[in-house]
Amino acid sequence: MKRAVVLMNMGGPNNLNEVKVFLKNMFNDKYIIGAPQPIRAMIGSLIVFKRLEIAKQNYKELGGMSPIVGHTKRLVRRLNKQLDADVFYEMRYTPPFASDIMPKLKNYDEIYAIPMYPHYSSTTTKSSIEDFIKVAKKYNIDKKIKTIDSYYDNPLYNKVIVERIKEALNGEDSNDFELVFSAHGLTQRTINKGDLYQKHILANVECAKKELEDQNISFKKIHVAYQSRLGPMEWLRPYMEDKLKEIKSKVIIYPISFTVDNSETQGELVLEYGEVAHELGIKDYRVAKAPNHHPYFMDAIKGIYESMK
Ligand SMILES: C=CC1=C(C)c2cc3[nH]c(cc4nc(cc5[nH]c(cc1n2)c(C)c5CCC(=O)O)C(CCC(=O)O)=C4C)c(C)c3C=C
Ligand SMILES: [Fe+2]
Ligand SMILES: [Fe+2]
Repeated sequence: MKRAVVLMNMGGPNNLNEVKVFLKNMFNDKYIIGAPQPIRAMIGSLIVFKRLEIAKQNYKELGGMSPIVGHTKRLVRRLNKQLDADVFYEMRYTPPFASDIMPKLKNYDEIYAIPMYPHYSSTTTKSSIEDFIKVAKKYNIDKKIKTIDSYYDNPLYNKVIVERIKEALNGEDSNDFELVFSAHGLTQRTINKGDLYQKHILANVECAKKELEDQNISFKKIHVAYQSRLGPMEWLRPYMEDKLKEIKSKVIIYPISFTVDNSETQGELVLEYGEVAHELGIKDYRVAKAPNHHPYFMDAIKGIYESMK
């Protein structure tokens, strides 16, 4: 039995020329912009036009590329040594796309497609899975695919969250800190249509809090906030910029939407909100790492894969 595991994520520009590709593909996704064609294409082009230079500048500050691909490659390399399957990755908006890896997957009996999103959202999980299956159909291998919708309650995944928070504490007393779980935002409109994302984020926070309690780690206060708001619509609240104004002490930010570090963690949380925190007089502002290739996270993926068999 030949098995393949495919990690699915959003992607991110591998160089400055790919910023446009990334934004164009994202804003042409019907799960990101709900309007039918050709209105979607028009709205998409307008957003790309307005966003491109700002986004390029943000990626320039990260060395001209997103960290997402490097972290994903490293995770895949290590998982390949640990699983009884060959491990691949594919991205929704930047290469390698599903179509780039599908010829290789033809030779496998079972394909386990695991989203790098622990929480289900139509804008991420559904979009990735649907695209992957659509491309697989062209190769007549869609029936070999097994998928999973969410795993925010996986115990090992929640243990990594606590490990990353402990790393950020660096041996200091957690009682001197406030902790903010920062989730990538979503429009309130998407939530109103029944998207499970916010429910899953809040349930994930409860699992992580339970793990903190079990390890006797307590904070002055624990918060949830949403980052990455874009455009004029109402997004999930509280917004990160408002939350930071409430912070009275040293603070640790945990990027809860993500399993690998990316431009939203290294750019937006570390650099942009780091500057906001500085201006607000927050003396100690720390961003915890995402799970990346932490051994517990690799064990979590292994367990998720085994449970899908
Ligand atoms: C309408 C816009 C967006 C929705 C809805 C959205 C949902 C969403 N996104 C992630 C994860 C990531 N998003 C990233 C970047 C990013 N996201 C948007 C817009 C929406 N996201 C934009 C325009 C960008 C590009 C950066 C920018 O211009 O600000 C990334 C980072 C990719 C990288 O380059 O490293 C991730 C990861 C989730 C989890 C989510 C909904 C649940
Ligand atoms: Fe996003
Ligand atoms: Fe952002």
